[in-house]
Amino acid sequence: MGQEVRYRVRGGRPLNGTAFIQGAKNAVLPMIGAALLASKGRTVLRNVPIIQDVRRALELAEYIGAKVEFHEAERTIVIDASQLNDPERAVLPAEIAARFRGSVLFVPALMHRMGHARIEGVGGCNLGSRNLDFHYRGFARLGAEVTEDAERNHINVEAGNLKGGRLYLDTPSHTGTENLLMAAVLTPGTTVIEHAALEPEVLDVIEFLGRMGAKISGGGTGLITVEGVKELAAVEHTIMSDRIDAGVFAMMAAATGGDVSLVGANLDHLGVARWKMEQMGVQFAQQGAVLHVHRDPNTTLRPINAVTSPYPGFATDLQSPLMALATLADGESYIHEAIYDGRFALADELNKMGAKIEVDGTRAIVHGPTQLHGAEVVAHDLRSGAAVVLAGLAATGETVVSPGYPVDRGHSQFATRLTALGADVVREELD
Ligand SMILES: CC(=O)N[C@H]1[C@@H](OP(=O)(O)OP(=O)(O)OC[C@H]2O[C@@H](n3ccc(=O)[nH]c3=O)[C@H](O)[C@@H]2O)O[C@H](CO)[C@@H](O)[C@@H]1O
Ligand SMILES: C=C(OP(=O)(O)O)C(=O)O
Repeated sequence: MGQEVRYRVRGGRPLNGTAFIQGAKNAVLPMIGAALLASKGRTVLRNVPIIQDVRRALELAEYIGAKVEFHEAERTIVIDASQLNDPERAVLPAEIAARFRGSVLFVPALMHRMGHARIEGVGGCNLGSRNLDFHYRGFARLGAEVTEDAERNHINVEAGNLKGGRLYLDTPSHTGTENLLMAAVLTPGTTVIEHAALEPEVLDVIEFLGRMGAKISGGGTGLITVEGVKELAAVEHTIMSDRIDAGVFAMMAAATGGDVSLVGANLDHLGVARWKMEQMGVQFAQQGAVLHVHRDPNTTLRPINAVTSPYPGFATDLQSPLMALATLADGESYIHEAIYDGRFALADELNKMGAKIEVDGTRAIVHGPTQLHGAEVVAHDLRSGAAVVLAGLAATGETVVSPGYPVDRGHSQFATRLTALGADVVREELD
């Protein structure tokens, strides 16, 4: 499991200065899966975030037979997937795969390169029910045989004779779209994916696959068409910047009355979250590749209503930091989490810090403004971890966030980047 980690935050300092926004977690994970589709050459991925999910994905890639190098100082991964030919290794073992959600994105490579896949576990944030039925049903519609070994809790996928088909997603699933795309690109014939996801990371993955030689049209329209090709080439790609990381840093600047320049952040990628933050009193100015974020420390934040929905709606991954930010706003904020039913464990943690949040199922009312105070709080998942760090920055006294692993899953060098902005945040590894 590795070393136990916690974050120690002493609040009261405004964030000021320049921060570098990391490469997107939710783009690099599918791209590592896609790199395994190339049977020749070496894939080079640049602007890779140094996060635990990437480390787990590389361990999984090595497990199934790829050669990988992570040049952390250069933020570059090199993947040679030419030797994926041992069918015995066509397994996603629980000890690695159950530690991150992106493990499910390895199934298309296993299907195409080894003919079958055994899934012994898929992880990710603990956010309530998170099904994978669209993925499995989609593989089956392309001709794969998907069976469940209920006793062992394993899923087996036999590729058999794959053939293009018409696929429909009940909701525009992010990884569902990416996974079905990756399954379709090497499947003979035409595949159509209806009600496909529109997230910028999905478009970045389409660009990457296109560079590899895949024939994909309609990305960003909700109706994607794929013409299967015989093989894909290993190529070089620079990963887009992480809009959730950017949103978290913007909200942290807002919480502390700060003034920051976020290098690599793209305001357009924030979708509705941009407008919500502006309504609260946050000022944005995009200058080329730098996003400037300012919140006047002499004003109080205004309360907000937010309902999470797929892109360009309010991103569920920004809902947790928004809840923390809303505790500082003058009045009642209303938040409806419409994607996950288990994301409000955060409310109890913020209430330990003095917040007044009432939860009713997937709806919450935040009564602000509160002067938060430091406390020992739990990071139930990646974004609730970031949210309690945000609350700690605005609180009096010291906040101790544990476990730190969920934060390390998705935010690269978090304490270092916050310290560079003037915050007092320490990442501690316990013996
Ligand atoms: C690695 C990655 O990219 N993770 C992101 C991805 O997760 P992920 O791709 O897992 O999220 P989805 O878009 O698939 O899930 C959205 C909703 O659809 C449901 N669903 C999904 C698939 C399925 O087969 N059946 C089903 O019912 C889920 O339970 C959930 O309620 O998008 C989420 C929503 O923007 C983000 O919070 C995650 O950060
Ligand atoms: C829910 C998240 O990630 P994952 O899908 O990898 O669990 C997240 O990034 O907030």
